Amino acid sequence: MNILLDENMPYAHQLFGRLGAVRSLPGRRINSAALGQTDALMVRSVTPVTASLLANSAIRFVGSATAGTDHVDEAWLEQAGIGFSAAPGCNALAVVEYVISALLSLGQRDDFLLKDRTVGIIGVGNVGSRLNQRLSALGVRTLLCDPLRADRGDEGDFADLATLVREADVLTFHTPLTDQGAYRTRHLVDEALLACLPDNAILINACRGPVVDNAALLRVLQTGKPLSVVLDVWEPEPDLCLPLLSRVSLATPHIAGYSLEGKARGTTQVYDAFSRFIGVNDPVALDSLLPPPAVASVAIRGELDESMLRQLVHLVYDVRRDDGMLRRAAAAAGEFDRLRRDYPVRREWSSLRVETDNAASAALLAELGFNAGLAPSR
Ligand SMILES: NC(=O)c1ccc[n+]([C@@H]2O[C@H](COP(=O)([O-])OP(=O)(O)OC[C@H]3O[C@@H](n4cnc5c(N)ncnc54)[C@H](O)[C@@H]3O)[C@@H](O)[C@H]2O)c1
Ligand SMILES: O=C(O)[C@H](O)[C@H](O)COP(=O)(O)O
Repeated sequence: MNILLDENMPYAHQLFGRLGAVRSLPGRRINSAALGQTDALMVRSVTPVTASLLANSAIRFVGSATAGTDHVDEAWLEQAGIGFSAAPGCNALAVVEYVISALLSLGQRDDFLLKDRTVGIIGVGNVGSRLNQRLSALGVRTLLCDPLRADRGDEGDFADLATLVREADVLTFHTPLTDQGAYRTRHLVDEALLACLPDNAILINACRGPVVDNAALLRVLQTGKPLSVVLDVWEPEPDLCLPLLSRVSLATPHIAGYSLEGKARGTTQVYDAFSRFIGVNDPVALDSLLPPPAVASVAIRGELDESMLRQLVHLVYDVRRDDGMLRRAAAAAGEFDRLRRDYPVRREWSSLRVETDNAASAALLAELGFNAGLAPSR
């Protein structure tokens, strides 16, 4: 069995090596000539998986260690009889932690408390629903927009996008990129929507670049409209529009989902799917792969306020580090992909043990996903 891997998949050599001969390549260099006699291909989001890549290949299975699948022609794979699995939800918590870090950073910069803001979440799937859960635990008012779920009759209070634009202080987008049908999301944020945003609104895009019309966003920011914009994803990638970069509040190179846990879960989810596909029963426990975190535990006292929460959140992950990294490197060719390839180890909140002497704080921290414990006060 010959297996070709995207090089940006932690633990993949170790795991897929149990099943066959493995080699890896940068995702953007995986093309039909590179496939040779490959039987199975494991990609990430930068490799378009289409008929032109696979039509004359021996590939029987494709895995994508990602939540998004807009780079994969799933209909073609199905009619070609090629197995496919993505990794739904693998990095949802990482994106949630990115968004909350961004909001706490902007709160510190602009002197507002997150709990006083209304956050509109567009796309209430794996990311959006977890974001809603954590923000609600923090006492933040949320408004939810997911017309597919609303039309399906899912439980929940769903509003339309126009209501969120009118009523929310923050709009954060967590939809797939789609081009067809009533729910299409390409340029969901267009010039007309941007014009309707109230002054001082916060706009976050951590899903796919083209969900926001980047040229329209630049034009609106150039008029001096007061908006705080957080962009993790760009239109197009890996090319960066430097004038846009200079006008956004936080800018990162498509790493919102790049916690070690998130990337490792992506690998293990496609490993488990491929194992099942070839009839091997060898499930992998994530915890058996992950190293201990650099910062393992911390003790706090008293009731948790927003400033203490910000310090805890940023002890684990601070989006401003990645913003600085991108701004320093952005002008040079190839840096967007290099920053992603060489991304430093980043852990999730669950990796931090927080001991507190306050029962309410312990309960809240546990609800937020920290490894919280109540310690007797001394
Ligand atoms: N920046 C990153 O690192 C990163 C990480 C993970 C996911 N993503 C992107 O974010 C997207 C969402 O991730 P997820 O794991 O929550 O996916 P998901 O499939 O679990 O959820 C997506 C939700 O969006 C909803 N939706 C679809 N069209 C919509 C529309 N027009 N308006 C409002 N809602 C709509 C769907 O009904 C679904 O509930 C992924 O498709 C991926 O492209 C980016
Ligand atoms: O869809 C996803 O899972 C994310 O966007 C993912 O983090 C993208 O990372 P990449 O596959 O480009 O390494």
